[in-house]
Amino acid sequence: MPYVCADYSKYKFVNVCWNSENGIATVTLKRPPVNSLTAEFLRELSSLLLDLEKDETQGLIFTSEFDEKVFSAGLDFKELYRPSIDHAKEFMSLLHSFSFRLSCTAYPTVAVINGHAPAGGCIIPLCCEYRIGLNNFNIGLNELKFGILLPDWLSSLMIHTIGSRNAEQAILSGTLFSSEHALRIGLVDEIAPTKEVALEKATAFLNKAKIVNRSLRLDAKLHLRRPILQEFQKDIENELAKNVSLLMSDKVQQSLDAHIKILKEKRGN
Ligand SMILES: CCCCC/C=C\CCC/C=C/CC(=O)SCCNC(=O)CCNC(=O)[C@H](O)C(C)(C)COP(=O)(O)OP(=O)(O)OC[C@H]1O[C@@H](n2cnc3c(N)ncnc32)[C@H](O)[C@@H]1OP(=O)(O)O
Repeated sequence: MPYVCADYSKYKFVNVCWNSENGIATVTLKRPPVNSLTAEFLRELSSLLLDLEKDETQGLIFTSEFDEKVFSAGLDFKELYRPSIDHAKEFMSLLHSFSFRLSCTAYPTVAVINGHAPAGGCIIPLCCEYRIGLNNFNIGLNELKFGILLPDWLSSLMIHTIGSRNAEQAILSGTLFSSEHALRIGLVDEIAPTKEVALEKATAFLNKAKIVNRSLRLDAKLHLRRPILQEFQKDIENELAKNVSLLMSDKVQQSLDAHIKILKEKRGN
């Protein structure tokens, strides 16, 4: 039976609950207020995946501390507004490497989406093998509405999950789907009434994976995900440079500025 070596208490933005009986790690995202992705958060998440790999984790469940509110609000608007060029490069590289690593873990992965998951907030669920949603949340890749062209690896994850036709319509219209609609198009695999039920369903999915030989399962996973993994590995330097220049462009910066103002007004700040 696997046992824990890593010190998971060192992590600031996640709580790791490691079940030594079944080797399943439940990782609760807890970066207040909305689990938006910053460079520091992504660095932590990447390091966590390595620790879980070393501890021979048998399965990983992601969920959010901010139950029935937000799973993740996506990339952190505030950090990406007028960043230095070095920070923009570092951020894009961290986003790419974390998403790649999560897409090809040796252990099975599930996202319990217990709140909204717009834009970059949809990345963790899409990289996972299975998605369980709660009711009353929105999920989708609505980046085009921000003037952001999706990186090929992200479109590819969406295509892998919901098929080309649905992905084309979803991405081109920048749709955020309700949980019921997400279930209909396969963006989530199941809906659960509560987080507890969702976690039980997630454990059931991970237990099913155990009946398959681990290394054979990994070979099959990498084979089935080859089109996505190829997109991640294709011309990385050029792709990252493209994303950095998109982020630094006036159009995207103005869009971030506008969204920060909208959020401020909403709070009456
Ligand atoms: C920009 C990249 C260019 C290059 C791209 C290349 C590759 C990347 C591909 C992937 C790209 C992804 C783009 C994104 O992810 S951009 C982010 C998109 N996210 C959103 O539009 C969500 C915005 N937020 C909301 O809609 C809501 O906040 C909510 C998540 C539904 C939660 O609503 P609610 O519970 O009512 O909370 P508030 O709205 O009051 O917010 C509380 C608090 O949180 C702050 N906040 C919200 N979202 C973000 C965010 N994304 N980044 C940073 N901070 C955020 C909000 O300002 C409030 O803060 P204060 O308490 O300080 O007022």
